[in-house]
This record gives sequence, C-alpha cells and structure tokens, in this order.
Amino acid sequence: MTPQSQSARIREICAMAPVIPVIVIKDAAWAEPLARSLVAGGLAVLEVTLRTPAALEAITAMARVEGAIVGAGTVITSQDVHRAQAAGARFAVSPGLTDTLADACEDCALPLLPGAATASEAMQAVEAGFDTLKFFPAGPAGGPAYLKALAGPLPGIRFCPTGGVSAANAPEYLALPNVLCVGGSWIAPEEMMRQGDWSGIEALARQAAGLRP
Ligand SMILES: O=C(O)C(=O)C[C@H](O)[C@H](O)COP(=O)(O)O
Repeated sequence: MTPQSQSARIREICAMAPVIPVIVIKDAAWAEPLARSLVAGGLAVLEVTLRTPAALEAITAMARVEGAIVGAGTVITSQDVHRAQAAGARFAVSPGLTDTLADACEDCALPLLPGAATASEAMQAVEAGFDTLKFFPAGPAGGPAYLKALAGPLPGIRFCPTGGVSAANAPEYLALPNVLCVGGSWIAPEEMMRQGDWSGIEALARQAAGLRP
C-alpha cells in the first residue's frame, strides 16, 4: 500500500466523524464497553494510544465491536507498526513522520496519519506521499489561526488537529477548509472509564459527533 493510497484511506477515515477520540486506556477490561458507548454516541473512528501496557489488548477487544474502526496512536517505531497491526489496528497515528515509519506502514499496508507541526514538516510529508496529516500539537503549535495560515500556501493538505483540542475550541478548527476532523482525549476521561460511566461517555461522544458546523 503506497503512501498515496494510505493517505486516501486516511482521508476517508477522517471524514467519517468530526472527532476521533484519543484513548489512553489503563485497563483492557474497559475497552469493549468504551468502544460500544463511543460508537453508540456516533463516533466510529477510535484511536488507542500505545502509551499504556493495556493498549494492544484494548485494540483487539475494541476492533471486535460492531461499527468501530480502531487505530493505534503514538506509533513511533516499526515495531509499534507491527504490534498495532497484529492487535487488529486498521490505521496508525503518529505525532511525526520518519522514513522508517513510512516504510514500515507501507510494508504492512497499514494506513498512516503522520504528524506535522510546521510548513516544512507538512511539505516533507507531501514529498513522502502523505497529504492527510495530524496537526500536532495543535494548541501549542499555534491553534486554528496557525492552521488557517497554512491553508493558503498548502491548499491540498487536510489536517486532523490534535493536542489541546476540546469541545469548546473544536468548532473553530472544524470550520477551517483544511480540517477534516479533530482528535482529542476529552471524550474518554480516565475517571469516567474507571467508574464505568459508559452512559456519560456516550453523552460526551454524542455531543462531539454533533460538533461539525
Ligand atoms: O499519543 C499520541 O500519539 C499523541 O500524539 C498525543 C495525543 O494526540 C494527545 O495527547 C491528545 O491530546 P489531548 O486531547 O490534548 O490530550
């Protein structure tokens, strides 16, 4: 799967819902009810960060939930790519992009949403065949005004801003012509998962799913 066809698939995935929940999961037992509540709330595309020991098992459990399209986040190395794919991830998200990462995803045919925070990083990603990027870290890098400025010289690129995005500022990003969706951890707070507040998470998902202007 070439970077171009990976990027085409990533565009489709990013267009499915206005928000991709960024999930940091500490207990794989939470995975199935979490995925069910997010899908029920209208968010089908889910990113599980490989930041916790439970992440791979959680990906496997969530991938079995009907309607869920589960990807792995915090994919940094080729080993991450292989582990994510073996666990059942259907796409990968990275805070950045390296040749090694691009090659590993191409070899595995795992669509990659690579990260970029500057015009040069975005241009390098385009040279490597990726035209759909994660804008990371969105808030600290400059927020909606920064991303709006990139749309002029780089009109073909579409972004998923992530990092410091909330229900309050998501509409500002989603109104930009170069934004397909946003990513954020606010839809799956650890405390709500710990308490098994699945209906509360479903309500957060429903609110997020209605954010597209
Ligand atoms: O883990 C990764 O791969 C990352 O790139 C970082 C996450 O996307 C952000 O941590 C989410 O940001 P918040 O919504 O502000 O919590």
